[in-house]
Amino acid sequence: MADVPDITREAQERAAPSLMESGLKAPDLSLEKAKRPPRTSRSRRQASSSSQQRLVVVSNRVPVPGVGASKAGGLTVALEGALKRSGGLWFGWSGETVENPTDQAKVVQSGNITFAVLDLSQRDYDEYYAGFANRALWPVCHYRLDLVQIERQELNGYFRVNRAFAASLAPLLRPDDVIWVHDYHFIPLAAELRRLGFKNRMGFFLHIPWPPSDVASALPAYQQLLHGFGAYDLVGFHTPQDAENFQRCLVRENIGSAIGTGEHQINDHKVRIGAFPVGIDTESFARAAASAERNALVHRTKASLGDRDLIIGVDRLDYSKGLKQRIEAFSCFVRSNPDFRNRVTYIQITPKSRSDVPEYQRMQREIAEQAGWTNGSLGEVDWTPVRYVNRTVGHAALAGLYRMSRIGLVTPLRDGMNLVAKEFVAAQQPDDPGVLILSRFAGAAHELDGAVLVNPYDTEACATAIARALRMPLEERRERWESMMVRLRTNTVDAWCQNFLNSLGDALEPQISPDPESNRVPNADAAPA
Ligand SMILES: O=P(O)(O)OC[C@H]1O[C@H](O[C@H]2O[C@H](CO)[C@@H](O)[C@H](O)[C@H]2O)[C@H](O)[C@@H](O)[C@@H]1O
Ligand SMILES: O=c1ccn([C@@H]2O[C@H](COP(=O)(O)OP(=O)(O)O)[C@@H](O)[C@H]2O)c(=O)[nH]1
Repeated sequence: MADVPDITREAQERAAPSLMESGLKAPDLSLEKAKRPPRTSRSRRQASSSSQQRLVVVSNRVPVPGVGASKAGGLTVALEGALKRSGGLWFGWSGETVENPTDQAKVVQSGNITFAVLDLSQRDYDEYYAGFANRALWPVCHYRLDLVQIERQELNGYFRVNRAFAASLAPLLRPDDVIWVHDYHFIPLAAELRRLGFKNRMGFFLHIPWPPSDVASALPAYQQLLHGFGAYDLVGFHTPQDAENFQRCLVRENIGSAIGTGEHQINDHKVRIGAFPVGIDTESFARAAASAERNALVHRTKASLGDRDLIIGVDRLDYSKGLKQRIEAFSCFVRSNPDFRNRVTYIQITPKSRSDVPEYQRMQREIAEQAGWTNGSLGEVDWTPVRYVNRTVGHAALAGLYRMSRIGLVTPLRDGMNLVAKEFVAAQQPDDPGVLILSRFAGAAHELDGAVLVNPYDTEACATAIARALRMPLEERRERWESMMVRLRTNTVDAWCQNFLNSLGDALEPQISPDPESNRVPNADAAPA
């Protein structure tokens, strides 16, 4: 990332249109303002300059245009969809590690979005991203206590990076900005901003599951993290089950108590908690799929299949995605349904992910071996049953590949939402749709009731589901597809964004005391170095 200017407030104001100027409905703060209690002198000072709200999105992964290869991942796909409409500031990690990172964000303007990103030092990357975020928070939230690594240094690094990101974001913020923080990398960010005196509305959305308290309490600094949520005005999850698990954790740890209509009192602050299932840009995905026959990769793939049916899986190479169990289920299906030998091909598109994390490295080897072994034992000279590919495929080609598939195989062991499931459905041909086989442990299963729901741990049941899907009559396929499309057309990515921001707008005036010293998260000083 060379030659990008540092941000100035003036440039930022010129560049980023406000929420109000955009087509996306902003939280109705004007109405709320009339009901609010009188402001303190400090908050009046902060809120004086602008009556327009700008959306500020914070996430670890930021798809800065023109920088590096695009990383596959649902968070950036969803947020790109959301921010495209409203415009605003998108702040986070540049994706780069450098020797001496500066604390001033580098800025890239693209259309109505201002991207402001920070590099990480190798140590920060190791401790905060590859360490605490992806070796403690990720496995715990995906119910994998067997994979949790607890290192005090990584925990410290996590809080240190959060504090540093808050300090770098501070000079970019305007008094009336609506700040929307995303995902497990940045749970303590609002507490750090409050400590610096910011009174803006702040919402948090968790893209991954939140487990029941017996599992969640395996997190190091568990109580400290729960207190950190108390600095937000709204905390959102993909499913009611995740939101409920979280509320129970608060109550069980005596950190938050329900005060009615989805609000909890955490410390001296009222926090709204709710479920906001993320959606996709359904119509544009369907359009892309309809015109994808012209795509060269789609064209070549179709030709290479001959008259075989296609089963498709698309996942980052992550242990949460259930790839080992899925290949095993496919293998079981072929063995128990010999009439389908050489009549079906399973393509598994699996970009590598988090390759610096040991659990991911191990899995890369294991899955590659398993795919090779399956082909060796099941395949024929003229038939490769599993095509296992570690490449990122762009959305245009993916849409076409989904559309030509008889089955979308989406069988994570645990997943916050899983956008691939939704994309597969949106891409289908209305008069001859394929079948979605979906894990009951994906957030998407709460919405997509027309899928064939499976328990991904049950190999034989998954194999039976594959055979059933391949034999499913057209009428049943259509019925299932139509019921899912109704949902996908209503709950789009725009609707998700709007619902969250409206709810954040409705949340009560932040109850944080004007004295930053008294906004401390209990024990917050214990962790950061
Ligand atoms: O940024 P990475 O470490 O490369 O990982 C990619 C993203 O993975 C996770 O995505 C989640 O968000 C999706 C959209 O809400 C959801 O459908 C999926 O179930 C989640 O796993 C992670 O939460 C993101 O922060 C990462 O960027
Ligand atoms: O080769 C690939 C693999 C995945 N994706 C996209 O990455 C996202 C994955 O999101 P999902 O919610 O399914 O899972 P996550 O990776 O975020 O856990 C989806 O939009 C996929 O279309 C992609 O564009 N190319």
